[in-house]
Amino acid sequence: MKLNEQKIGFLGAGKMASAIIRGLLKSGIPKENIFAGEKYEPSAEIARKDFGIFVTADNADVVNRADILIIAVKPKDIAAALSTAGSLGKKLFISIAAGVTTASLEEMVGKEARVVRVMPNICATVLESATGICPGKNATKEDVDLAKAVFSTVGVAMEVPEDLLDAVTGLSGSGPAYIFPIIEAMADGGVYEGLDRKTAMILAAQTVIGAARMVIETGDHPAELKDMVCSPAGTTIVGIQTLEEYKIRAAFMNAVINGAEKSKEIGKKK
Ligand SMILES: NC(=O)C1=CN([C@@H]2O[C@H](COP(=O)(O)OP(=O)(O)OC[C@H]3O[C@@H](n4cnc5c(N)ncnc54)[C@H](OP(=O)(O)O)[C@@H]3O)[C@@H](O)[C@H]2O)C=CC1
Ligand SMILES: O=C(O)[C@@H]1CCC=N1
Repeated sequence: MKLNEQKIGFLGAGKMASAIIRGLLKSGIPKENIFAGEKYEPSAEIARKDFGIFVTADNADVVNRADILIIAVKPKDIAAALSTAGSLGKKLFISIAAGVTTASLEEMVGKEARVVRVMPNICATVLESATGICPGKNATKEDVDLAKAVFSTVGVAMEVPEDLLDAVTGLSGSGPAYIFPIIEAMADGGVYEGLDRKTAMILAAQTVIGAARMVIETGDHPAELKDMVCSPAGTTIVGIQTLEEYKIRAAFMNAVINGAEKSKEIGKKK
């Protein structure tokens, strides 16, 4: 089944839905095949204006039209959104909600429902999401392929077992929020040393892009890449020593672990 033959509906047209809609449109999915249910009228109006798609406060209308329904409301709002969605029918349900398991989604949408749980990230906005995907018990290989096709329009998408989706959430789902303050703080250091803010910000952000691409494109271990930058008695090893003093590795590991634990906790709530 081809993605461009599917009618794709969104419940919620907030930050993540908008990012995914942008990716779908950029990849050539016709705007007539995409629509959204959004109860907050200012967000609905932005989506209409930005994407030229049909957006309504009537979730049942969206559900009626959709072959694929992407649940893009906050975890706490899913039950309420589905309760206004009318007859859910037989379609593929894709949820991007943090923590919410395929089993509890199946409880909400129907025991036989085809459900795929996905964890993208906000970098979908610039088509650079890192996305984890796992099928519910009734989802077919074709359903997983469709979900992969959707999320490949906004970055890299890979299948993981469901028991690791909380780990994906703590790592790449939340991860951009851990990197943004790093960019800001590095730029602050540059400003402290006399660079203007704009220049410092571009240098800091491009440094993060470049470092990430080195890891992906060389396939080298980050420790080896770090060693390439550290000249003996040079500037970098002094910076590394400073970071080690502040235990930044432990801080980042714990951020990911605590985010994953929170995702598990959300999953246990009914
Ligand atoms: N933000 C992120 O970086 C990521 C978020 N996620 C997941 O994506 C989902 C959406 O997050 P995000 O886009 O940030 O959230 P947003 O708040 O930006 O978007 C959700 C939108 O859904 C609307 N909404 C709430 N209830 C209903 C309803 N019953 N019917 C229709 N629309 C409704 C909200 O309106 P109102 O504001 O009025 O409630 C809001 O506009 C969450 O489940 C989150 O866990 C996953 C990965 C990354
Ligand atoms: O903070 C959250 O709950 C969501 C899920 C992953 C990123 N943002």
